[in-house]
This record gives sequence, structure tokens and C-alpha cells, in this order.
Amino acid sequence: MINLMVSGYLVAIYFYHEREQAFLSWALACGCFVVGSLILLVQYWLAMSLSIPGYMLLVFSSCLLLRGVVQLFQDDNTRMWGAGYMPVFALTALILAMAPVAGISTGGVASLMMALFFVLTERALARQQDSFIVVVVLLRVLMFVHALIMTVQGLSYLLTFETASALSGVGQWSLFSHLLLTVATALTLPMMHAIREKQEWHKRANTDVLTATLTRRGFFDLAAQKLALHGAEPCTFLMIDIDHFKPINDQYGHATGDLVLQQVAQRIQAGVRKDDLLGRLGGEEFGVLMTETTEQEANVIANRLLGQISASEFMGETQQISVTVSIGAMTQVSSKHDLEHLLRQADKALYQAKERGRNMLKFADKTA
Ligand SMILES: Nc1nc2c(ncn2[C@@H]2O[C@H](COP(=O)(O)OP(=O)(O)OP(=O)(O)O)[C@@H](O)[C@H]2O)c(=O)[nH]1
Repeated sequence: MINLMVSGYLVAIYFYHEREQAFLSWALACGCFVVGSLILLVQYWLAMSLSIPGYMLLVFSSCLLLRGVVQLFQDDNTRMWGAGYMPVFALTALILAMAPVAGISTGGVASLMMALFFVLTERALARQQDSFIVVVVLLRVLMFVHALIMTVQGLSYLLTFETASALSGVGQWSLFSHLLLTVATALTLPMMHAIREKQEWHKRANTDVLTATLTRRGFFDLAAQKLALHGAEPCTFLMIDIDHFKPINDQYGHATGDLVLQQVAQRIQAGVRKDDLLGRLGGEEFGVLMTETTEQEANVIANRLLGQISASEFMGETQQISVTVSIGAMTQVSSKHDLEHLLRQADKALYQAKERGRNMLKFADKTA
């Protein structure tokens, strides 16, 4: 009954959440469990062996749980899972059908297969960046405990060839942990989905559509956090502006200007460290925040960027274009960094670099 209720609840969420496939997989998982359990139950009344289809559905329900978790994290793999669906189903049936032929307990094999799918689901959850959120940790622990109980159950059936009965000691534990897992899953998975959706929206709102770098607002938010974390370290801010960009737009068109902007952003991203923060602060202006970076180190990095950009050819719509940039820089060695001050000083230095002929790096005058 609990599985049936959870299944209905997940179907409702599936329709509410614009048909997010993961919810359908989890609803199906509960449905399969219910049907599988019923088949195993009625086989005794009907006095006929239906254990293979019954256990097949139970194993498949744990496979669907894994399917839902993978679908939730990788939106584009639905088709792959669609294709993988039937082979897994066929393999499950084959292994279970082989069990009686080989003289081993079908229930035992099914339990071990389910344990395997639970471990795989726990591993899939562990790989996610939000795997340490309390609710996800709880779900992972439950998956793991359930896998353990299913393993013990499987081994006990295999060793004793006992009929898989929910009334046996291990069977009761397995039923109890299954119910716990079902309820926890029903509560946790929609929450995980909501957390992910929020993170996705946040990321989208802070990403510049054209260059895929941070937007001005996203850059400021993350820069403030980074500076607060690296209070005692020297930090350098680079303000990078494309030289004579207006003539590029005027001469080759806005679409070519866009292509140049994208490629310049890629060059900058490739030229700085992974930890450095890159954002598009204005039309053709980029900002780079480099924590734990002295003026000497920043000097090397910024000059290398200047050299790489001026030596590159950028692809326009129909032609290759040479581009240079000017860089204004400011290094702050302070126990309390001031982002506004860093930006203002770097901006002044950029202005001087432009005035002195462009395609050059200028550090802010610290005495000013
Ligand atoms: N293609 C394209 N152009 C943009 C975008 N945002 C701003 N621009 C253009 O960037 C140009 C900036 O021109 P200016 O501020 O005069 O600077 P500049 O021509 O690069 O000259 P200097 O900076 O002094 O070297 C303007 O023509 C804007 O229209 C964009 O998203 N795409």
C-alpha cells in the first residue's frame, strides 16, 4: 500500500514538474515492486510457480530507481536508457530463469541483483556535487544499508535454499528497510530535484549567454566570496578590454563582433588558471580575479595573455581578424580586500594603457 501511494505521489509530481522523466521512472519502480510482490503472493494461492516474473519485477524496480537518479543528473541520456531498458530487462529474466536450472534459489539471486542496483544508485548519488546535502547523505546511507540487508537476505536464501518469505527474520528486516527507503526516497528525490533546479537557474542567471563567462552580477557575487576567503593573500584583478572593437563591428558586422567576443573570452579562459574568476563586465570588457597572485605573477600571466591574443587570428563570419586587448591591473596586499577599490584602480590603469597606445598591460599606481 505504501508503495502504491508513493507511486501515485511520484506520478503527480511527474505531471507537476513538466514531465521530468526521473519521476516517472521512480513511480514505475514503485509500481513494479507492488506488482512483483503481488505476483509472489498470489502464486501460493494459485499453487503455481510465478517466482521468475515476480522477482524479475522486483529486480527491475531497483533498476528503475537507478534509472531515475541517472536521468535526473543527465538530461540527455534518456534515449540511451530507453535503449538500455530492454537488454537489462532481458538479462534480468535470463539470470533469474537460469537460477532454478542451476539449482540455486531464485529469491537469493534476485536479492543479490537488487543489492547491486542499490549500490550502483548510491554510487550515482555520491558522484553528484550536492551529494553532501543532508537529505542526500541520508538517502545514500539508506541505500547502502538496504543493499547490505538485501545481500544478507540473498546469501541466506542461497545457502539455505529457503523460500523467500517476508516472515523470515532477514525477510522482515528487508521489508522494514525497504519501506524506510521507499518513504525516504519519496520525500528526498523531489527535494533533490528542487535543489538542482534552483542551482541550474542560479547558474543560468549568472552566465553570459554570448561568451559563457560570468555576468557582471555573477562575477561580483563570486568575487566578493573569493576575496573574503583569501583575506590574507595578495589578490590581483585584471580589467581586459578589446582594442578598437567598434571598427570591427562597423566593418565586418555585429555577428562577426560576437564571434570575436566569444573567441577572446575563450582565449582568456584558457590563459588563466582554473581557479581564477572570469566575467564579462561590459560589452567588450572582461574582468579576471586572481587570488593568491602577486604583482610579479600577474605580470607574467597578463603579458602572456597579451602576446597570445595579439598573435592569434580570430574567425569572423567570412574572414580572419587580428585583435589586440589592453589590460589594466591592480594587486592588493591587504588583510581586508576591497573589490570596489580593486576595480576602480584597475579601470584607471586600463584607461592609461589605452591612452599610451593600447595592446599593453598597465598596473595601477599604488601611490595614487
Ligand atoms: N558585436 C557586439 N558588439 C558589442 C557588444 N557589446 C558591445 N559591443 C560594441 O562594442 C563597441 C565598444 O566600442 P567602444 O567603447 O567605442 O570601444 P572600442 O571601439 O573598442 O575602442 P577602445 O576601447 O577605446 O579601444 C561598441 O561598438 C558596442 O556596440 C556585443 O555583445 N556584441
